[in-house]
Amino acid sequence: MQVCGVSRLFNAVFLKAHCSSSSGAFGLRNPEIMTGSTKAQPSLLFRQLFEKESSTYTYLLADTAHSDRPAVLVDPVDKTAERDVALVEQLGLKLLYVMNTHVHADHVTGTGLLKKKIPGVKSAISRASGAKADIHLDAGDKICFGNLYLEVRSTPGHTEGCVTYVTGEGLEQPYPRMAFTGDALLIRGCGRTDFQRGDASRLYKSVHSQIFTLPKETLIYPAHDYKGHMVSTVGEELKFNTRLTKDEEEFKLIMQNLGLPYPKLMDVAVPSNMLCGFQDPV
Ligand SMILES: N[C@@H](CCC(=O)N[C@@H](CSS)C(=O)NCC(=O)O)C(=O)O
Repeated sequence: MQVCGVSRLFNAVFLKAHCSSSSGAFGLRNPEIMTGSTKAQPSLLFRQLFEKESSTYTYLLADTAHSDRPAVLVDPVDKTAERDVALVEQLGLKLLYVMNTHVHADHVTGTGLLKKKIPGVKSAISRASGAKADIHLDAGDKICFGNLYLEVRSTPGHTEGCVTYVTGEGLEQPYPRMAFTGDALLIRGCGRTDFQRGDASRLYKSVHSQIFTLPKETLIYPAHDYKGHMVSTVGEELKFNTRLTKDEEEFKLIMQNLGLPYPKLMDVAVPSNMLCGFQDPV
């Protein structure tokens, strides 16, 4: 399924865009077309946001080259939904989709609150998650916002329905590509596999086939970090991930012996997140 049409061609001014690090935005793949003197808006607006109680990252992406400034939000948390709504308003964005990488067990999604506060916003989650949502996604689907898009990659193993969202491929898409890995791949680690139909062998295969095959410079943005990391790359994780650099048998042993307590909010979060935006906010 293609959730909306994929990109039209950019105009000549935009093709001369160059990177602007201060805005946190990314430029274009081909350096030859980044050398023009014309200053133009880089297309992608990107914000990494943090919720400290569950150490969750939420990501806001928008196409500012498009007149509507369409945006998507990945993995919002209920506790920070007000902040996210305010940011969307302040930046003059039109939020189209609230995308969840999976049914989280440690926090309640902000999807319900966002749908209430911003009419017209649609919730999205994988079909394999079994959760309720406006849009059910399958591997290979593209979610478009303006001329930019996210591609859906199926990365089960932490939960049955985990997906990774990867920014598009092509000259008009952000470079390097960015992968929003949810809990499948964390920086130097990975999501646990001891509940919600978790499966270490599946997770190992998912990460190796769907994430580690992306170009080495691809940026990794996880749903959580507990040590203060914010971003990594495929190349870095291929070298330094403490679990996924092992062979599959050793990986399975590591995962069997993590000894982590269950998330404190699990009994509230899982049933609530299975409704993914259709629950009455608590
Ligand atoms: N202490 C937290 C939960 C911490 C936790 O279990 N995190 C999960 C992701 S959220 S389900 C995980 O997979 N961690 C992997 C790891 O190696 O830490 C709480 O009580 O909420």
